[in-house]
Amino acid sequence: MKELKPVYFALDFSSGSEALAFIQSHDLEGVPVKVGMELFYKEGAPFIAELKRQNHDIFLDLKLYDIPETVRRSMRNLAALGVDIVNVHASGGSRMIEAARQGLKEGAFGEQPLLFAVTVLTSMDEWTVRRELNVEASPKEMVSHYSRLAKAHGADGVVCSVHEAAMVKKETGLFTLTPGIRLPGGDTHDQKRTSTPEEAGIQASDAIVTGRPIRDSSAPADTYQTIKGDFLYGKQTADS
Ligand SMILES: O=C(O)c1cc(=O)[nH]c(=O)n1[C@@H]1O[C@H](COP(=O)(O)O)[C@@H](O)[C@H]1O
Repeated sequence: MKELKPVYFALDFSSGSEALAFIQSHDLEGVPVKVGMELFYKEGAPFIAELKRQNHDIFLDLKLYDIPETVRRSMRNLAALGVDIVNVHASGGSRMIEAARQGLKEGAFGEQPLLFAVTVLTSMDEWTVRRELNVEASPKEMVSHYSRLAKAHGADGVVCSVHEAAMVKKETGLFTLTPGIRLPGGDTHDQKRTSTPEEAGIQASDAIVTGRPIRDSSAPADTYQTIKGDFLYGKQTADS
């Protein structure tokens, strides 16, 4: 099984050359990275190959959500890229999650990528869920429900906020990957269910994803190391 790394740096840049130049000029060579829709839609598979050549672990975050057959066939292609993690929206349902798993099996040359199910986006709060989406459950109840669904249908882990990570771990034992990470007092931007890296470690998060706090920092390498250090310290505190 592929291994999960503690911190994934979200490469939310407008081009591959900008992302690679940033990595090189800020001593971030080889750090685990997350490639999202913005970069993948522009640069595609060659950019993934270049990151692999530069020894980055890669979380390819395309959050698939479609009918099962389309997801199966798409996952077959993503698995062939040799990335380490891929994801789908848990709200696509049981057949879609199973189809994603099947596609990964069919497409992977060696080990399959880990399959994560996105539960409730960290940019959503209770108001968004209840009022805009007209869902009766709270975000926490939705995460609990989606995590059980993900577990029952073959996902390796879930993407959720730090606020739900300990619950998910207890209820399902799945890997938890938590975005919405901010250093104390940091700008939260469009994120709603945020947390510090230390709290993520304390709350049974297995890995964190962070982008703008590093990308927009005046000292990105130092910020990356601080976030990673705080996260690992939180984990240690929880274990002791
Ligand atoms: O799947 C994700 O990675 C994801 C899920 C989620 O619920 N919230 C979330 O922010 N993300 C991603 O995590 C990254 C967070 O970026 P920052 O808010 O800049 O740290 C972005 O690239 C998002 O696409």
